Amino acid sequence: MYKYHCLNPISQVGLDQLTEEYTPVNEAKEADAILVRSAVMHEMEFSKDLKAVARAGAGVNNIPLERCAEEGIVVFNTPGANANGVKELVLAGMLLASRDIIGGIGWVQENEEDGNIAKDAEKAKKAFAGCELEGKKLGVIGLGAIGVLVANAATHLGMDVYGYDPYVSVDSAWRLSRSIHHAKTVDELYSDCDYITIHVPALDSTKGMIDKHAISLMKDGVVILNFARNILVDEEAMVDALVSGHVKHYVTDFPTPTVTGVKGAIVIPHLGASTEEAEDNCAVMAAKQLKDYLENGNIKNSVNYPDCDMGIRGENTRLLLLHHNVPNMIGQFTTILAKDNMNIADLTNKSKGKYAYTMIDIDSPVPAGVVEELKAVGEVLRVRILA
Ligand SMILES: NC(=O)c1ccc[n+]([C@@H]2O[C@H](COP(=O)([O-])OP(=O)(O)OC[C@H]3O[C@@H](n4cnc5c(N)ncnc54)[C@H](O)[C@@H]3O)[C@@H](O)[C@H]2O)c1
Ligand SMILES: O=C(O)[C@H](O)COP(=O)(O)O
Repeated sequence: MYKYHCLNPISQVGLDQLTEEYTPVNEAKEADAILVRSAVMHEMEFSKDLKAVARAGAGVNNIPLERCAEEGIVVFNTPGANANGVKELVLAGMLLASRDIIGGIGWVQENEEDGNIAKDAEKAKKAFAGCELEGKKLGVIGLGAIGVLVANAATHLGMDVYGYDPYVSVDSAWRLSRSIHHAKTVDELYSDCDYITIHVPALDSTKGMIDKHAISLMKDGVVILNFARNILVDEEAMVDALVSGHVKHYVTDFPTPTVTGVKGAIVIPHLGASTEEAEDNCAVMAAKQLKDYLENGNIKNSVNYPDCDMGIRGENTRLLLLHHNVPNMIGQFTTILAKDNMNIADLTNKSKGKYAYTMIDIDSPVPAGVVEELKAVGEVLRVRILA
């Protein structure tokens, strides 16, 4: 029986994947697995029982990835599962920034008692007029799950689209419409585009990338959209640029005291992934990944350990070793197993950065003493046994 705890509400169709072998618990410290959306986990202490964290979503900057890895806790996310929801809101953001739809609707609400509203609207409407998206240049920074969908959709609106992503994956490159121009430098994209949308993860290398200098390279009247994370943007510089009019609109999915209420800022309460479909997709993917790891030891879509798959565990005993990615680990494991006359039926080892994962199927029971010996090997962070 596995115990799980949800730090945020998780869609029921996802939780329905966790069938009779699983029970929800009220305390994270009792859980084998945690499901989470945006709850911040940096200050949390993790119990020895915690084996995995599944982020039902894309961004993992709310989770202490390295500390989890050091404690042998595998962290998963759900790549692409909410990308369409975000894409649709980005398109809405571009439209909201192009005509003053929000101001216009506000005017109608303020004048709802006016018996002459139809006639008065015809006089008032010029204050809310704007421009079309067709023919405008859109720059997309980050061509991953969301960036590709936004870029492709914008071509269907008649926009001239430029994409920038020095680390673009082969998969994304295949999915990208051929009509999208390749911006070789981000500065080129800054100086040429009317709308700029950012879809990169929050990392040390991307923090504050839209800063005073980047904004200074942009056209007068540019619209900047941020549905990725607030820390990608230097908000003080953004406010200055909004006040001066250099930036016409900053459309952001991340309310902060700095930008909220500033003229030209269109601030949305983090609704990018808040659609039924995205919530269901993320929850189902997160739950399935957790289940496969807990029951079979397979890792798919982890952000701190390598992907590794030995299929469904059959009759064999499966040993799972989470360890640092250093030489001679497999040699030490197989020596311990050979000494105790254990026969290895299958073995896989994969690494990701500083961390590695070894799965070993043994065609007999594994005595507790052997497990203790494996745990005592230097650089081993956790040993699990599935029997
Ligand atoms: N508003 C929301 O509700 C919402 C929903 C989902 C994701 N997000 C945010 O959006 C981010 C992107 O999501 P995704 O699903 O597209 O992720 P993804 O991992 O599929 O794509 C990210 C892309 O950014 C690229 N990249 C990394 N560093 C870069 C840099 N310096 N310059 C240019 N490109 C760079 C990567 O190569 C990758 O292609 C997430 O990390 C998350 O923070 C927000
Ligand atoms: O990174 C993400 O997936 C989004 O920011 C969605 O976050 P949420 O699940 O809290 O809506």
